[in-house]
Amino acid sequence: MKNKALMFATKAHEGQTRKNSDTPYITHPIRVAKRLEMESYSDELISAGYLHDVVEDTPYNIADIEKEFGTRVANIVAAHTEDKSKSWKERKQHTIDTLKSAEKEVRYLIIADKLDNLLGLEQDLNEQGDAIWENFNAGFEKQKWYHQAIVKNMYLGLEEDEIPCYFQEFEKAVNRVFG
Ligand SMILES: Nc1nc2c(ncn2[C@@H]2O[C@H](COP(=O)(O)OP(=O)(O)O)[C@@H](OP(=O)(O)OP(=O)(O)O)[C@H]2O)c(=O)[nH]1
Repeated sequence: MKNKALMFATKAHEGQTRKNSDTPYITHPIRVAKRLEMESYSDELISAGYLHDVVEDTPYNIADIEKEFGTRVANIVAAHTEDKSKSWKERKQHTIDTLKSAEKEVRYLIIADKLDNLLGLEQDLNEQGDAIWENFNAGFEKQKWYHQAIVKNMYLGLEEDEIPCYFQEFEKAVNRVFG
């Protein structure tokens, strides 16, 4: 299933690039999925890692994901898909609320996604400077609020042995970039 998810996402994101460079967009979902794979998480979660931006950023919808990959993968992707018709603040508050209440696997996906974006952002800030904030809908202060709220809520309800190492990696990156 994971390989099919990789192929589906690669085709869906074909021609798209990341904001701060002309790197193919698919490099981001691949890194997210690989991080989940390193933790030996389920094939469904790893597949959702590959597919997590397909509904937000390509013409496919959740029904397409369900048809190809089943209900479990579709539910994980749906839980981490923003409603683009809402304002930035509403969308980010929704992600924070999801973190507070969602099942473990959805949280694992959200933090793997946020960590990859933040490490990329940190590298781009170092190489290109503050001008890169202009590529995003929200600047430094709003992003600081959002990332710090994620850190505050991501551990809620998780036992010590349910927390992957990359949660701490995310917290450290938030402190470096926004602290
Ligand atoms: N750091 C970084 N982010 C980039 C880059 N290119 C694209 N992105 C995407 O930009 C999104 C955030 O910027 P905006 O376009 O302003 O979107 P927003 O309104 O949701 O904040 C992130 O999506 P997201 O909804 O927060 O996460 P995701 O689930 O879409 O990955 C991220 O995936 C890049 O070069 N660097």
